[in-house]
Amino acid sequence: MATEGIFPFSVHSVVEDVLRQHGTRKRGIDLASRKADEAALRRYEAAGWLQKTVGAVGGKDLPAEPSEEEFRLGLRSGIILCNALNKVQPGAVSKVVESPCDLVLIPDGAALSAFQYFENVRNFLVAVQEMGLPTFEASDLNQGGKSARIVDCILALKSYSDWKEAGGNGQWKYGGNSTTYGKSFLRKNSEPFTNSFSKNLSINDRSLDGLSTDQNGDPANDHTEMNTTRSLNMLVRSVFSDKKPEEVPMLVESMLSKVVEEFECRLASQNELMKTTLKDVANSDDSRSLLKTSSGEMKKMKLEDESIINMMKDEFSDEKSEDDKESESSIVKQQVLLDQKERDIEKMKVEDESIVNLKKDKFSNEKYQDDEKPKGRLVKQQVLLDQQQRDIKELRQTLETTRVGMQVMQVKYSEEFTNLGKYIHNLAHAASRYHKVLEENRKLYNQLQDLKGSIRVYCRVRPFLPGQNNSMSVVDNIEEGNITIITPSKYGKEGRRSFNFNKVFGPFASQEEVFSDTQPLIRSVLDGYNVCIFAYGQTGSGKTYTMTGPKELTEEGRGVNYRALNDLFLLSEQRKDSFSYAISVQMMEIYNEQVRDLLSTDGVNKKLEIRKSSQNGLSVPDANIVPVASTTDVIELMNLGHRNRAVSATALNDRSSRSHSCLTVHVQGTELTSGTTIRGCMHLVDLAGSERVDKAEVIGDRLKEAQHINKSLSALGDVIASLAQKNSHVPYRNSKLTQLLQDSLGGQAKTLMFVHISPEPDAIGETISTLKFAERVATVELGAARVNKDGADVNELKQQVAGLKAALARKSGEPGRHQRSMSSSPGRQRTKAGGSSPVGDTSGGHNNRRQPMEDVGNIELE
Ligand SMILES: Nc1ncnc2c1ncn2[C@@H]1O[C@H](COP(=O)(O)OP(=O)(O)OP(=O)(O)O)[C@@H](O)[C@H]1O
Repeated sequence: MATEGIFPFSVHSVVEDVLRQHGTRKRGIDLASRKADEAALRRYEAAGWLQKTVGAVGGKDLPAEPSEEEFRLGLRSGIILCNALNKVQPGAVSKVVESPCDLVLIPDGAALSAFQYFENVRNFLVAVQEMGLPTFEASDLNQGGKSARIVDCILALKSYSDWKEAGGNGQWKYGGNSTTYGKSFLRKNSEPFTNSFSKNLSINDRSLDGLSTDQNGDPANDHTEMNTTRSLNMLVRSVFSDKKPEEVPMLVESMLSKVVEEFECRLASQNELMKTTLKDVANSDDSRSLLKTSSGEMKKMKLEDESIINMMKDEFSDEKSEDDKESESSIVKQQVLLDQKERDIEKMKVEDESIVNLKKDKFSNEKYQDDEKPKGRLVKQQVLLDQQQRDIKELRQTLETTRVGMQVMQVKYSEEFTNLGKYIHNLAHAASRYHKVLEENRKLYNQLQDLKGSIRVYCRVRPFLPGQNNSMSVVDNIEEGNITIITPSKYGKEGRRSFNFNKVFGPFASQEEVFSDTQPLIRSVLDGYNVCIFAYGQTGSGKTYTMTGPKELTEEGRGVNYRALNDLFLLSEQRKDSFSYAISVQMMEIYNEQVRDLLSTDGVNKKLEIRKSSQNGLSVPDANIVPVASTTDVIELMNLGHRNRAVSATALNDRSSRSHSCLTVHVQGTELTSGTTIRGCMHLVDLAGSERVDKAEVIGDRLKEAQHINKSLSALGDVIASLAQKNSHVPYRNSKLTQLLQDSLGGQAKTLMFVHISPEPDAIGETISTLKFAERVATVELGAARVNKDGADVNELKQQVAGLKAALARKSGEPGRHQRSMSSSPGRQRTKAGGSSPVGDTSGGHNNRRQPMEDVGNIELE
């Protein structure tokens, strides 16, 4: 412990102060001259001894009688001193630095020398001090230093050397020349210049410094004390160094008395300061409480520590005994037990906590009761609590019931969902089947119509043309075979009128769509049926569009004519393994009640006659009939026909609207295995516009054209009406048109009429009359169509008939009169049909479609 903390002074400082004061006073004594002489003598003695000891070489830097400055300079390197000391006490300085080479890490010469001197001098001083000889300060070797102390040190060393040389026995008299000083310091033992001296001195000093010394004997403090003692020792020596021996006792007495006096004074003031400080501390409440708390805490901690130590001791002893007695399994058991104990403790803790909480609740209840004083309140609360618990129980039961109910419902719902899914699936399936059934129904209906021989009627609505105001259409609704037209009041009470047909195509129906419904009818030509498709409607309603296509013909826009022939080619190709088909076409027009050949290549537009085709199937035998094998052939022929029609149009202006055009396709098929031939004929007729003459308000040629058109169409209407009413007489001969179509309308043909209407409101009159006419046509029953088939038996009969006819002719003497020449059948080469076929009698009487002769159809007579 540092003494300065409690005592602001030390014995050392007291002695030091006294000595300094003493030094100041002694400066007043005038001993200067004597001192200088004595000092010089002593210096010479020291220098001489050094030279003698270290030798001439070693002491070359030191004159025999040096001045103070020379003396210091000579010894400054410390080399002479160290060497002299090593002579006296070998090994006292272990290493003497003789030259700068011994120090390699210092480049600067001055610094090197200084360091070198310092090392030597320091080592010398340490050694001398350890020997108990008087020392000096290293700074004494510098300029202005005290050479006297250096001289004292050397002479002491000399004295010791002398004593040692004398055998080292008995008393050693310090002070060099005994005659000079006459006072000796005696050592008690034989080795007076060992560490024991400094040790004794230190002990003495320590006893002197009793109050300030660390009682704990701290080595660090010992070291401090040793330094302090040494410096004090040196101070004392320096004070006494230049004193005569007889002066020393007096000085010591004086100095000690001063030291004691000073010490007592400082001790008294220090005690006073301590008292005051302690008093202040004792008066402070905070300090008192702090002290109390601290002491209490300390005690507590102490007790805790003690208990921990005891526990550890116990544990250790227990474990030790267990280790000795029990095996590892017992340790495991102990661990289990310990765990169990811990759990028990934890349980107890929880129980305690709950008990505490209960107590708290009880306390609060009691407090509440004490506060409120209604004793029955607690009972009420208990009742309420019981009720709530019952409610909770009920709720739980209800919840459980609901949960079970929900589960049952979920099962039910999932079942119902499954059933619903199945039901919807069935419904969807039924819906799809419904559409299929509808389609089948329609087909069946059409088949029924075919069996009845009814004329099929398809209605097609033309879309608004580019530039037309399409905001208002007369067509209200279209649904399968039904079309509803918005009519002005004069046409119907309701303002709407519906018409039923076999099929109705809306304005956006495509050419392909239209044809697909026509295809089965067309295909029946290859099976030997006669087919007639004619387009009816007012001008501009789309007849040509349906039958041929738009003016700018594209593949998609191709009409029924092209598609029909194409389909026949396709089908004949498919049947080529069993049938051989020959397809040829005629193209005619009926203009102003004249039949013209549109495939004429000679430019002669001669009038053609229409004959009843009961024998060779050709209604207009004089018209060019051209075999075709591909669509390209058909297109070429159609173009030719259009060109011929256009030539006429140049003169008559817009001829197409004022003539009926007819493309007749002849098909003859031979069954490869049986040789049976079948023959079919198809008329594809694009009628002239059906508008009325009065509306057209035309005159001249136009009037004539219109009149002829009206006549032919009226004739068509009459025939239709007659057929519809199943009259015995059908007026086919009233027009070229009805004559041409006689086989189709009154024979065993399958007939289809495309009735076209325009959507414009200003055409409503024509639209209504067109639809009425079409409705009438739809009611016509032609009877079941028949196949034009030439079987082997039929051929036989034909031959019999021919033979009978020939025999009849011979009998009557007019041979060949009734013989029918066989007209050339359609061939691969363009031919002119023979003109020998008479036009059948269509004036009446023979119009019964079921005439036996007609039943044989187009049987060729040999
Ligand atoms: N379904 C349709 N889709 C698109 N355009 C059509 C349709 N029907 C007719 N047209 C167009 O209407 C116009 C008249 O048609 P189209 O010439 O076929 O009538 P039309 O009844 O033959 O007349 P006309 O009696 O004078 O010969 C043409 O420009 C034609 O392209």
